[in-house]
Amino acid sequence: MSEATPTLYKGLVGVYADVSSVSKVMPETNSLTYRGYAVQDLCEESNFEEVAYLLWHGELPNAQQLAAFQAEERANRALSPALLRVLREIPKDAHPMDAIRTAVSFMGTEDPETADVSDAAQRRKAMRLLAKLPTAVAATNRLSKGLEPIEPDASLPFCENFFHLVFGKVPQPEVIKSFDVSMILYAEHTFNASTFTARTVTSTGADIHGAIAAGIAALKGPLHGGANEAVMHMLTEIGSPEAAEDWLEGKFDHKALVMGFGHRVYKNGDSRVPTMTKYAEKMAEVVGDRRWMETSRVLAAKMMRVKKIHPNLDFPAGPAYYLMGFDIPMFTPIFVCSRITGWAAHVFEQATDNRLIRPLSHYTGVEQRPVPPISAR
Ligand SMILES: CC(=O)SCCNC(=O)CCNC(=O)[C@H](O)C(C)(C)COP(=O)(O)OP(=O)(O)OC[C@H]1O[C@@H](n2cnc3c(N)ncnc32)[C@H](O)[C@@H]1OP(=O)(O)O
Ligand SMILES: O=C([O-])CC(=O)C(=O)O
Repeated sequence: MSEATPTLYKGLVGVYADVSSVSKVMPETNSLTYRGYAVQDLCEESNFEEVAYLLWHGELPNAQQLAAFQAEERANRALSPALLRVLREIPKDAHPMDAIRTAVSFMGTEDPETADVSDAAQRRKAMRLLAKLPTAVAATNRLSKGLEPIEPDASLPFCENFFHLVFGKVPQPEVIKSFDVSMILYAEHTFNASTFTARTVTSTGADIHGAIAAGIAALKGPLHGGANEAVMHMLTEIGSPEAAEDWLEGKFDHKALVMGFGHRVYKNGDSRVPTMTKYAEKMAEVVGDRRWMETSRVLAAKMMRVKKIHPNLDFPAGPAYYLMGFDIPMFTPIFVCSRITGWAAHVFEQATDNRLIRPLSHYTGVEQRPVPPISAR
């Protein structure tokens, strides 16, 4: 006798799984706050390092607190020789997200406080991850192209150091500002799939390296963070604004997903898109190439007209990173370098008021039956 089907929440749509004081998504007004501050205000008035501090401590830092935070981050950027050897062994054609996930697992084995899941130790480990992830992402990218990794430069702020690690030079301030804005916008977004994954791992009492490695695994998927790469592959495949409408018609004919559009929570527009689009436009001006933003504009207009579906943050972030000169497989790893801040804030919060995350499933398989002997199978 099969049981009646209980109310199911497939994809956990509309389910409140816990309380959180880290950020708030307000789909009714297309807005987002981090610890009470509107994200677009943080983009204009603050920077990624301040936002990282805000997410982890609940308040924006004063000058002294910021200096101490920056000093700790800058002191922890170097990778161990053993980790560099691991990165050299990873096949050159492996996806960088797999390399970064591996790097985080390895960092866990090396970390002096791996097994200590006290709040203070978890926070120190989060800082080491924040500091080392850009070094690992840049090293992975350079090694995949047969180039030697570059040593971090402790005299440079977080975003400038990232460009130094990837390209060996720091670009003009407009480029740094656009990158910094993308890092703020990508930092945190309530119970998205990767953050919920990190919280689930934390709920078992496991350490932060495990939670972050799992978060990276979840972020890689094209329905989540992987979409920023997919957007740029789509734009390069389309090639020009003139080709965009026909290309999209073809997708509609096949009922295919169009990457960078749609969102589980925002149904009337992603709060972060206007700000990211503004800074992607600035990148198009700096580089003097309007092709990708024009193609994006045609796609977004037709998606709205025909499907009534809005773009999400990955839509403008993809071309912005391309115009900054990053290789497409680096886009989601860059997202990791930002989202480590939100993931860690949720790890701290989950551990502080923990209950094991363990939902139920409604069984629809075969009824209970005897195990036949192997001769009878
Ligand atoms: C930073 C981030 O992670 S943002 C998200 C990045 N992901 C992407 O850009 C991938 C493309 N988008 C998608 O796959 C989806 O919109 C998701 C996964 C983000 C959200 O999924 P859901 O909340 O389950 O989608 P939702 O219920 O709103 O879908 C409603 C309808 O719109 C369609 N739809 C949603 N997004 C898209 C899209 N990008 N292209 C075409 N159709 C779409 C769905 O297929 C569905 O159609 P149906 O009713 O005929 O079945
Ligand atoms: O909230 C989500 O589901 C996905 C998203 O936009 C994010 O993680 O930034």
